Amino acid sequence: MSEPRRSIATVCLSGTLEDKLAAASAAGFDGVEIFENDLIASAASPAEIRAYCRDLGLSIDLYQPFRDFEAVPPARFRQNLRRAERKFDVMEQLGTDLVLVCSTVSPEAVDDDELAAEQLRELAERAQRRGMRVAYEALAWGRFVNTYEHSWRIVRRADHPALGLCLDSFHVLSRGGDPALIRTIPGEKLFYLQLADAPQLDMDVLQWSRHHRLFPGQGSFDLTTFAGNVLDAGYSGPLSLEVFNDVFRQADPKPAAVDAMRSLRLLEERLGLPVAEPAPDLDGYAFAEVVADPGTAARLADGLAALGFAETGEHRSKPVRRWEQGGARVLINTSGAGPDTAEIGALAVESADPLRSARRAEAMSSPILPRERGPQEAGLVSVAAPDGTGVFFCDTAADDGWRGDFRDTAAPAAGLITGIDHVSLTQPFDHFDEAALFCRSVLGLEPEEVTEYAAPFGMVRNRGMVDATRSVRIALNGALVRRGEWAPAVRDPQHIAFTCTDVLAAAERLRASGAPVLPIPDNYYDDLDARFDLDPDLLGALRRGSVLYDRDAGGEFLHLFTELFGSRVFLELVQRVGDYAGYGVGNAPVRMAAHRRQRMTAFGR
Ligand SMILES: O=C(O)c1ccc(O)c(O)c1
Ligand SMILES: [Mg+2]
Repeated sequence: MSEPRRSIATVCLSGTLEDKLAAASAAGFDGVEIFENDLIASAASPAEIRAYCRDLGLSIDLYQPFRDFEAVPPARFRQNLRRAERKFDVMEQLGTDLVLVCSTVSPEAVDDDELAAEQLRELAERAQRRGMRVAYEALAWGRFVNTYEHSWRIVRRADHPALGLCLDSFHVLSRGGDPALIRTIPGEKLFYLQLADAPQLDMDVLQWSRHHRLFPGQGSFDLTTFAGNVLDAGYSGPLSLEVFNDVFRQADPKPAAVDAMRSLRLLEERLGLPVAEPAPDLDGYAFAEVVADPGTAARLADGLAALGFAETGEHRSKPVRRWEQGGARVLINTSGAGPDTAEIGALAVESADPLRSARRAEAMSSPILPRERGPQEAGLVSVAAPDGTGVFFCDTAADDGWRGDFRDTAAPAAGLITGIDHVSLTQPFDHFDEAALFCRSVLGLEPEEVTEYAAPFGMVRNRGMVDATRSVRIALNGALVRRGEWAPAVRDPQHIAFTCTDVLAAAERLRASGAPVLPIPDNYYDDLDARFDLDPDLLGALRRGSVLYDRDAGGEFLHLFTELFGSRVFLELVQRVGDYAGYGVGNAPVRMAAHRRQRMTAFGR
């Protein structure tokens, strides 16, 4: 199949109708569903909107919604027909021929399929006279019609060429509906397809729909199977996004529309449509880069040295130094950071084919970043994650790899640290889903379970993103709501976690060398003892070394943290025993409180 048309409902985006249309066009959408409220609030006439859309290269694929039309007493029916004719007038000026009618929630309506079919037939007849069509959609909370099977029975009964179905993944999947029967509906009766994902929530379906819908790939619905059935049935209209979401309603519409486009492309890929080259296999981290002011950089360098890293190289043209131990590489970049600042400026993954990774990123709406490059330097390609972190695609072993950008100053050290286990990034609360979608679509990572926990300064959500072989893990963290302005000390923490073959031994050495290990309070160890009944020697060693502990079905996890370098960056050593799959998030509140104590002490408060 060729590329489908891609549309987006104006309700997905923030702003005035004009803002929304401009954003949809800039992100590359072919068409829009115009929501009535957006049009009503606009000062532009429908004809002007039509011209504006044409200039933007957007078709108007659907006008919506028309509510509470069918299965009503005669007097109300006459009024509804009059109302419909007025909307057809608007559609004529807009130049669109498809109106969405959602199943009634009116208390005046009656439970009578025959009447519903008859009245919809009359509506379709009037639409047809004006060259228009009607798409009937079963809302999950419709008074009598709340499944697509039921809406299809009514449409079949009405039997009019200008009456068909609008299928909306949310309404079907939120009710646990079986999308397989969609295949039995003739394709020409499928007038429109709306796509929305959602997190699995146990709540009233209307509230769920109006506040928590997500773009495909951001939630937990199986949209691939759903949309696959619709395409298999012979549907040939646009793939259209219809997402009601409190966060997107107030987000900058330009990046939100790009995010939306990315979600559609990922879905198309899952549907087997030709969108982008598959994500090349990844094989661990090439490096992580910390950008810091010189003072913070010096303290970070001391910290790395205490952990057994050696400074092994100096960049040929930039103020960047390379630190290494085993396969763990950290670049410290001292350009451009303000005082008391360190942040993870970039992470670099080993790609089986960096150029293919770059082409995929571009196909997934993540443009390659422009880059200044010295004469002897490698052609490194990078893209920006939604939070601005650079992501480089590398082949370290290649003759012309990135290592050549550095003058080697010393040999790499060997020690207990062997590589980078994961990088943890904190997202602003309203960019969490966007970040996860970026990792999924651009890097080909798969999401792990979402964990939510109560931390000292608010609820925090954690979700790991991993490649198939778990060689690249990115831990995404974020507050569930906008962070309280009062919350002191540590803002949006980020960290690099190193794989360590023996965290307890490392802790001993660090203690002896006076390294900036984050002290963990006794209360934590008393609780560990209560929870896990650990061997007293092990518990003692954990307590002495400020090493934290966790356990899951697969194995055990030992980890320790450094103090902060600057306002937000710290390091972690982790040891996975057996098949432990997590990140020790249960220990995160203890770590956060400890980091806060460190910062308050440092500032003499
Ligand atoms: O929430 C609603 O009312 C509403 C309206 C139109 C739709 O297409 C829909 O899925 C929901
Ligand atoms: Mg809908």
